[in-house]
Amino acid sequence: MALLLKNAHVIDPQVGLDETCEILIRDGKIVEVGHDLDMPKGVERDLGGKIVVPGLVDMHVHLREPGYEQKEDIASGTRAAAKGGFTGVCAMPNTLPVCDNAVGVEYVKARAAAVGKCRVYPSGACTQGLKGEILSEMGDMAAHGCVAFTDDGRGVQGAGMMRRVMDYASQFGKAVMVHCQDDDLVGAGQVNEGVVSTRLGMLGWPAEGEELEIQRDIALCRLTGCPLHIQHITTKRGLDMVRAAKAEGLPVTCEVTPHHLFLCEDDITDEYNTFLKVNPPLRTAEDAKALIEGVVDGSIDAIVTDHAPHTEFEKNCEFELAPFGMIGLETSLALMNTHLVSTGKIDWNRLVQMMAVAPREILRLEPVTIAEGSVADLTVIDPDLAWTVTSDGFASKAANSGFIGAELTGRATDVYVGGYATLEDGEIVE
Ligand SMILES: NC(=O)N[C@@H](CC(=O)O)C(=O)O
Ligand SMILES: [Zn+2]
Ligand SMILES: [Zn+2]
Repeated sequence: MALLLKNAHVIDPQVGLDETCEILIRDGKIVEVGHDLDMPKGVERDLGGKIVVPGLVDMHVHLREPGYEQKEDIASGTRAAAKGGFTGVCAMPNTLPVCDNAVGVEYVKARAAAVGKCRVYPSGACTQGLKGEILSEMGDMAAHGCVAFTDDGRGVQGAGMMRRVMDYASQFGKAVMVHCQDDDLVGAGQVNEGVVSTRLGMLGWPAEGEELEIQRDIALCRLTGCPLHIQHITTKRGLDMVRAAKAEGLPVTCEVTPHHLFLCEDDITDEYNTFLKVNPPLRTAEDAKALIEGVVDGSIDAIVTDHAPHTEFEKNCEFELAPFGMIGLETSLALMNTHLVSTGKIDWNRLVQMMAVAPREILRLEPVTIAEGSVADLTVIDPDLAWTVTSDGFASKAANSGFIGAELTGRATDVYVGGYATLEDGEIVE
């Protein structure tokens, strides 16, 4: 059946599109983009006042299935993704069991096909059980469709092991995505090491614990030629290292989360809000400002949420006992619009580049463009819709957001995956 999207402002920097026009979709693909299009039979949608962009992809999401379904599962996590405007997410492998072989990859694919509300691109672990000791079955996982490799949740401690991971990954044309954390230096650190950790009386997680691994992995990228993607970068110095690597021509990219852009260590007060306990930790206000500059100047490639759901009982405890992580799928787009687009710091083209184009490039996915022949994965945004983040408003099973109470502007209203609506007028299509 055909579908005609009308009257929306269509934005796609890949094809230089930034105007009001119509999009005709048939059999899951875009068949025509233009004005006064002819559609003999089908459904028309009037999207006046809305923006249509290539479907957003969040390349860093913890769906928790298999093994931690009390926190989230593939059904609930992809519902949250649809609500947030995403047509696809890259699932992290720190499940139970860890996704470190082809069976794990096939399980995620099968569950996503059965119950998913968006596309799910599985990533595979670099090392068995994320232990950093023995390589995982990387070739087998690549053959079964894992899109990249990562031990996210942990840093790969040994440089020799990391070198082997990168040697292998590059043979399969996949990127290695790294959670940079030197365990010996970070120890049991809870929050950024500095004035705030001292004031709150908590063990510090020093910036150097992240920066040392960023520097090491850039050196290993130079040695192996393997594409390297730095996950959830948090510091100004770390970002400068990425800038220098890019200037040298190395295949290095990086991502940042909205919570590291719009929150900082000063937000952790004597209320000890465990929703603000994330890994890597919220850094200084100066770091957050530098990261925003990186978003503006193009040094940061992708916006990701690192959606890390946890149950109420796991977070409702002493700060030191709570697990690291906050959810993000349902607030990311609105936070980016509220703080950066509507304030004029970036435009929609830049946002689309970071939330739709770059993630597909880094994961080596087929590009989605608003042009004839492309798969019809599209996100429709109401840029003016004002709403407040509330703990009972999430499609996710979890509510551990650091932004509860925030007043935001902009939200996805409709999402199309392969031409089918997964979100319509803000409601998930059942
Ligand atoms: N980011 C977090 O604070 N937690 C993540 C792990 C991770 O992304 O490192 C999780 O799995 O809960
Ligand atoms: Zn991580
Ligand atoms: Zn993560």
